[in-house]
Amino acid sequence: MNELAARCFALVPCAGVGLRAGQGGPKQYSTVAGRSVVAHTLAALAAVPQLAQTLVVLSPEDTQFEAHAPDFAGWITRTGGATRADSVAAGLQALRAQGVAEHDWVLVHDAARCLLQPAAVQRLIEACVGDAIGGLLALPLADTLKAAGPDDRVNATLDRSAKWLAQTPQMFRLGLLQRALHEAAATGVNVTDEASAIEALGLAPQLVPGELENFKLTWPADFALAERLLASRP
Ligand SMILES: Nc1ccn([C@@H]2O[C@H](COP(=O)(O)OP(=O)(O)OP(=O)(O)O)[C@@H](O)[C@H]2O)c(=O)n1
Ligand SMILES: C[C@](O)(CO)[C@H](O)COP(=O)(O)O
Repeated sequence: MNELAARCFALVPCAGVGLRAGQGGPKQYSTVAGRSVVAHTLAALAAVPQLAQTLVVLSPEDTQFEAHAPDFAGWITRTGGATRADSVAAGLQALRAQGVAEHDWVLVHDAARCLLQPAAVQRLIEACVGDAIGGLLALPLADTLKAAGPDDRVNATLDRSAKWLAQTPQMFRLGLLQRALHEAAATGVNVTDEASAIEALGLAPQLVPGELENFKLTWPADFALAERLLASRP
């Protein structure tokens, strides 16, 4: 395969409802440090010169995106599904319809990870472009790991060595990722990220060190933390 001919595209699943965040609406449209969560995310991706284009996957009912990301000039599809994996699969279909090739790279990045730094994306691209499979940003576990039993009492302390927390972007070739998500859906394997679908094919994605700040806004308190971190950036 001619590696030079493979381009990189970003795919941003943005069709979630943000149940755990308690924002009274989809968390990607909450305002943090002066603009919406998704606008921060898209600005970070726009600052990565290796990305040929970004596709945002919205819910079919979404009427808010354009107002909350007025500067976005990339591709949009309103074909998001009931789960994140469904939304990503729909986005891959839309990329194909735009002429993105089987061997092109797709970097899937959560709309809700608005503290992404362009340099981290570039590190991922540099690590994966020569790789046969692809990979993801992730962080080695820093804390002791507990398994909970009933009533949130500790059942066991688990071995944390060689355990990483998966972040996004997660970078794979369009054709391979489409096949992996299709297989997972067909066999009923629950995949919470792209790498799990690739792993279910028996392949081993590369773990590329990410950044603590690239956390996913999930809980109510995450918004104040994101606000402070974004406000402190130059
Ligand atoms: N059906 C879905 C579910 C999630 N996402 C996107 O996937 C990313 C990560 O998902 P998560 O943090 O779980 O977001 P929500 O599903 O919105 O949150 P919750 O699970 O708390 O409802 C988010 O950018 C979200 O918009 C999506 O595109 N389609
Ligand atoms: C893809 C992901 O961000 C990796 O950590 C995460 O799994 C998505 O969040 P969800 O809560 O599992 O939908």
